[in-house]
Amino acid sequence: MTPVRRILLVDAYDSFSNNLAALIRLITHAEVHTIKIDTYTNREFRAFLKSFDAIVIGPGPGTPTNDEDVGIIPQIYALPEEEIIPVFGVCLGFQSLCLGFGATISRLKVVKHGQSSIIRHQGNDLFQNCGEVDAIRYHSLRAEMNEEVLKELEVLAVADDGPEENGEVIMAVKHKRLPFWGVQYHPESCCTNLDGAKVVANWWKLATGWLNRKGRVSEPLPDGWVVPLEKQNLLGMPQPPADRELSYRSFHAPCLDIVELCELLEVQTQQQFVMLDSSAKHTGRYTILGVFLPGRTDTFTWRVGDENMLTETFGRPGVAEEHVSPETSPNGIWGDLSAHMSAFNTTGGDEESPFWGGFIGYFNYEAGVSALDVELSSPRGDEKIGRARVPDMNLTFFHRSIVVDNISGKVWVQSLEIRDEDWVIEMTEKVKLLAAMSITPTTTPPNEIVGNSAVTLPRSTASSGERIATATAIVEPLFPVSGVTITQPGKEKYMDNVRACQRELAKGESYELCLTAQTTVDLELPFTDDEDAGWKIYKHLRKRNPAPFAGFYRVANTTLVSSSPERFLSWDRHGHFQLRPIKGTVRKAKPDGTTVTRREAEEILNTPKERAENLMIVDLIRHDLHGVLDGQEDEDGGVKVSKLMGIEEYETVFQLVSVIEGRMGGPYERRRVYGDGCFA
Ligand SMILES: C=C(O[C@@H]1C=C(C(=O)O)C=C[C@H]1O)C(=O)O
Ligand SMILES: NC(=O)CC[C@H](N)C(=O)O
Repeated sequence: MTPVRRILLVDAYDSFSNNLAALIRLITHAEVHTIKIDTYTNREFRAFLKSFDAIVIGPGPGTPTNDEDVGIIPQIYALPEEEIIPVFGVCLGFQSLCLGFGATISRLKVVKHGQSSIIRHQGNDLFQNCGEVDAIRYHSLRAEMNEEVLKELEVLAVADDGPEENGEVIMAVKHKRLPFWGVQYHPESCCTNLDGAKVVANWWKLATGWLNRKGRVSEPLPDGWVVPLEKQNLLGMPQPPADRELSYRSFHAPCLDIVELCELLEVQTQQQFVMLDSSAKHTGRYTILGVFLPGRTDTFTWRVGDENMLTETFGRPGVAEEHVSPETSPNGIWGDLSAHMSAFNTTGGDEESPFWGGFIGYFNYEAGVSALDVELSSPRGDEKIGRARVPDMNLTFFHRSIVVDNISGKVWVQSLEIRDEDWVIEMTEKVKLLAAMSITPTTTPPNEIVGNSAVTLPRSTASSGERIATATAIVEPLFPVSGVTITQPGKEKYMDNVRACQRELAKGESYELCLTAQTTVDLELPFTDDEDAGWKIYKHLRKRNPAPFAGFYRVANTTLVSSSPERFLSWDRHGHFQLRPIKGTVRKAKPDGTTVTRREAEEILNTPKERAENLMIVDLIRHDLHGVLDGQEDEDGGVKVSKLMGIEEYETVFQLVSVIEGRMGGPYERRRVYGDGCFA
């Protein structure tokens, strides 16, 4: 019986290493165990190496000449002969191999991140039976070899960047005597072609051939070793049995107007109001409204670094503090929030409804970064302007909710609350009555909805230009223009930041940096005192820029108005997930008042720079999802790029959009919690 082979992936804290692990599993059917470059000392590493058959050294930021960037890697290429096992180095792993045998590492004149190249090879060794290799490169550095080095290392492939850029760049090598191979490009990128990925299969054939000739058989894993597949999987967490039945009514109301529905729920007077809104019949579909229940609806607020999470109950004065220090909450706020949700496992809802009740709110960028143990720069944003810092997390848990399907016109009135049937019935009648008074259909019949690729704008026969003219026509200003102060980022400071980013990219410290800056709009009194201000702004925005992933959140003295064309993540109770990253934006309105045509937008967006930015995010998202799946991909790998760089038209912009989706495979029970993780 063929022994189960074990491969050790040494990860240099890269953004694509989980994709590499998934590719290796798919091709070799070996167990793949990932460690970081600094998880173990050299002695510890050599002690358990006997349990493995081969090593893959992954890509990573930094340079192989900096010990901190490579950790244990140089020791792998310098193992005593009797401890050596086959090694495959990718990008930084490849550069470390070259450096280890005397090559020099230098900067590319023109960096290559997210760019494809034709790789010239001889069809031998790693490239046995390979046709044309069209591969994605993510590197700022290169390996160069003199005659002395070429006595030990054989060049297997190069890329010709041309004399005006980098000239001929080495893309693959093998050691002439030891079982070491490496490639500079990324075989695991979704845009490297099959022949480019085939080098992994060829490497594995060469490596197992070497193992068989040596008669090498790996030992069992050491006691206490954590097998990656047994790691606590985010989605596999045991859920307590559902202990409540959802109470709901559903009906069709094709004329229901969302703005009117919000005003029925007293958005103008209610101090608190929460809605996730799809105000355009694009990729979004549902509008989800949380309905506050006095004495029951809790809002959880937290700022990075605080040891307490604050809880405010609607209709009750005062704020409770919930300690979330590492002692009381080993998983920090994330564990507490998960525990709160698990207490509401629910069955009996309509499977068509995407949300049965639960948390609605936001985490900002800093809240996400804090989970990565990365030091945040402070003071940030508002603090720099001397304002109270907006919470980094605001989440409200809704027992009562109303969901509207903006395409079919179906409406659900729902409650997780026990014995809340009377409210469900009463609210259903109110919404039906409201819909009955509206005569203008607000839904888009399914047959007008074209597949995601050719997105249908809201029901309008006007041309794009006419729609823009309407949307941007000088309408009655929302507030006296004199009362507005707009503070934009300083140009020089911003350009300094751009140059700093370019320096980091040139050093090989990062593949892609998304530089954002804050623009503040200050409204002078009395406008900002008007409770209704946020709602007026949202209605105005909704009319001028209908967007599939919009939102209005006014809770705990924070108002968030959103009108986004971009879906970060949707995930349903059957484990299906979808992300729709955007990188590539073309504003439709031109300075001269005309509008950009689709053809012009395509010319701008189908350029190496725009496509590279989009590809890097697609590969990054694949990496993140493979990390969650952690080898529990179902038979087809669990993560698919169902659309790569499609151009979608929205009200005021053209966007370059990719779609990554799939299903969580493995021992994944259907989460019958309260609905989906719907993240706009
Ligand atoms: C991060 C932002 O924009 C991101 C970058 C985009 C682009 O490069 O076209 C588009 C949407 C966002 O993913 C932002 O607007 O703050
Ligand atoms: N993807 C990588 O491993 C990059 C290696 C190195 N940081 C470079 O930029 O060349």
